[in-house]
Amino acid sequence: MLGTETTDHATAHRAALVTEDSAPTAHQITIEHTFETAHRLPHLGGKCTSLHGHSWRVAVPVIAPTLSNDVTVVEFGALKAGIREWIDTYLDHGTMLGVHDPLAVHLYVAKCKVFRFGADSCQTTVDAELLATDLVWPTVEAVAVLLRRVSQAALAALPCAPDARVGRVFVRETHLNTATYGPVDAP
Ligand SMILES: Nc1nc2c(c(=O)[nH]1)N=C([C@H](O)[C@H](O)COP(=O)(O)OP(=O)(O)OP(=O)(O)O)CN2
Repeated sequence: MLGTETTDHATAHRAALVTEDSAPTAHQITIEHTFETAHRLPHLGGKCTSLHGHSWRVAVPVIAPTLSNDVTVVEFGALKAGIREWIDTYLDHGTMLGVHDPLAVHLYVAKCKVFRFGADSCQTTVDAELLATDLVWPTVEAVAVLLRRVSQAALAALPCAPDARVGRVFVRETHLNTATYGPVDAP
């Protein structure tokens, strides 16, 4: 009978919806933050040589195959607090420079906040800068790598779902220029 077939079809459809996919699945949550920071990239030449500022935006996804006992990947507020504190302390309303940029000394004298990329451990290096030792200039790509490291450290300090990891971190420098950095298998 037509009515019975329709009912059977609907039941099968509902069952398929609640059955686990055969493809691997995962949970993903994302937090975002913005910061106002200047940089310059003299090695690229042209207008990038001039000190200029951007309203940067970062999006940090965290992926986990299963949820924690409190049915979260990680608590949003705690994750945001950790990442925001680092960004607001070291980057917001500051300037990102390459370690050999002669501009740095003038900014220090003027009591400006400076974060140097490419700084290795020496007396003038602050611990936070060691996260960017291998990143010689503050390109958007380098900022994405740095902020993924910051996010990994923030996540590691929090209770979270088993095997939770930071996915591809997204950084926006301008409305037209963005970069992502993270595992190739992450969306
Ligand atoms: N791969 C990268 N290329 C460039 C970077 C970078 O970080 N990674 N950075 C710059 C400059 O910092 C600059 O701020 C952006 O340059 P550009 O897009 O050329 O300049 P505009 O925003 O003014 O672009 P319009 O589209 O003309 O408005 C350069 N390259």
